[in-house]
Amino acid sequence: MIMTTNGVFRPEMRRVPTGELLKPNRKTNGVGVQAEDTKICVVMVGLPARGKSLIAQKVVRYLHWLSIPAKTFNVGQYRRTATPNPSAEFFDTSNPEGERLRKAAAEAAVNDMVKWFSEGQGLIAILDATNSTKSRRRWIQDRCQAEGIETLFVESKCDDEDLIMSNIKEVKTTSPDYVGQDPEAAAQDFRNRIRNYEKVYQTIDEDEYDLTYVKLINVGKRVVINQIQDYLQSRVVYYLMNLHIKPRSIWLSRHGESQYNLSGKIGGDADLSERGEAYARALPGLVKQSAGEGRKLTVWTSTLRRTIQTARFLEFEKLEWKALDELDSGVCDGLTYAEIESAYPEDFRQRDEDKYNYRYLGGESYRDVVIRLEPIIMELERSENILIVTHQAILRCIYAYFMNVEQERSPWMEVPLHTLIKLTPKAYSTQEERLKADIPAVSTFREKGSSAKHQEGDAA
Ligand SMILES: O=P(O)(O)OC[C@H]1O[C@@](CO)(OP(=O)(O)O)[C@@H](O)[C@@H]1O
Repeated sequence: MIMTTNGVFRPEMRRVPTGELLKPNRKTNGVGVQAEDTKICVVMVGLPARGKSLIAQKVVRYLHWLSIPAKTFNVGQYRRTATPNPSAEFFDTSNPEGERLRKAAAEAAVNDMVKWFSEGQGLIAILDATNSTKSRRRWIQDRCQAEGIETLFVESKCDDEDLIMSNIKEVKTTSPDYVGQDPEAAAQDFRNRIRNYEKVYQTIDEDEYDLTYVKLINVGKRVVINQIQDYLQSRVVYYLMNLHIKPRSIWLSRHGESQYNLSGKIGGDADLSERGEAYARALPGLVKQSAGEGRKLTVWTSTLRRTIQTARFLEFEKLEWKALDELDSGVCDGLTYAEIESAYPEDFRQRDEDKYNYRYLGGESYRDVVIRLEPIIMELERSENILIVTHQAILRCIYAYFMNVEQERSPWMEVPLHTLIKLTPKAYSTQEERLKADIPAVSTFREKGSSAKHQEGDAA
């Protein structure tokens, strides 16, 4: 099956009804995506400088965000431990000693991966290496099959010279193999290494029809999919189909201070306060300062009044998403934290104990929010410059995805009002800048373990 990434599976702009999320014990553990004994090895395939490590790292980050345990096994790291300073001949495929050492590194990585699975530590492993010959791929397939591990081969094929060159420059000259070396000499050495791999490289083709694979050609311009086996594999494939590497930024802002924020109430659909209104007026200027003159971007808001009012002076295309509405606090909607602590002391304590998993009576948990935000993340991956005006809990979850923040910490992150956050994805990390508007606002942040009853005054 051949698909282009255009127009395939547009995510729905609908919120998952709370009823569908409720479970009797009001706690969800794991996203329950697949039988627990599933083991998938995602096998990267491709010449050096085709973005394999970047793809691997993004897939792991995405899976972690969804609470799916995953880990990358990078064969290069095993090779570097055994051969820290490879000579120019090391990568010459006609050199049997180099070939033997490279195979030994692959074996060590696969052995560790098998051990990791057998200890029940994870669902998805990523084997990050060139795996550029049919015989190497067959060896991995047979080895995995013998261990009861499914394989999903992911080939990144790229003949766009500009993309390859920028990858060589940006990523590889910062590789541990080239620490302290002249960047020009390092790039030259790396190009020679690629030439050696090119001599033996075999793209995945029809005679490997029994393999489960996805071929990403020129970073998703064209995608070829073969023999996808199950739901989890198809989710990984769908994620891969949405990736692009065009330079772009994502801006995040909470709505301006609301009337509810002023009185310390949570949830609701209140209007902006006077200071919140001032932030809405200041936001176009802040965005111009951060994005530069004439940058085209799209604004996403929730369907709640406070985000729509905050975005209304921005002269960009706007889209309202139900999925960006604030975490549903159920029976606590419209109460202050102090009122919740008095009316539902046990719930208040439980939320502090495990804020990520705690589900409000008749409402949602942070874990529920992550599930309903998945289409947003997919759409963000497909898009270019986006400004999201949303809520405290939602912003924490989106931020956690880009910045790889672990679950225990993400619901406790401080995200102040009247602050514009700019995130710029780079090859191996996301760059962050914050711009604070000079407009005071209350703090809606409550520290773990602090009694809300003594905090009442702080909110106003
Ligand atoms: O998970 P916690 O830390 O309670 O933060 C979420 C809360 O933040 C608030 C403000 O306190 O969001 P919002 O930015 O939409 O006003 C509440 O409406 C919401 O329940």
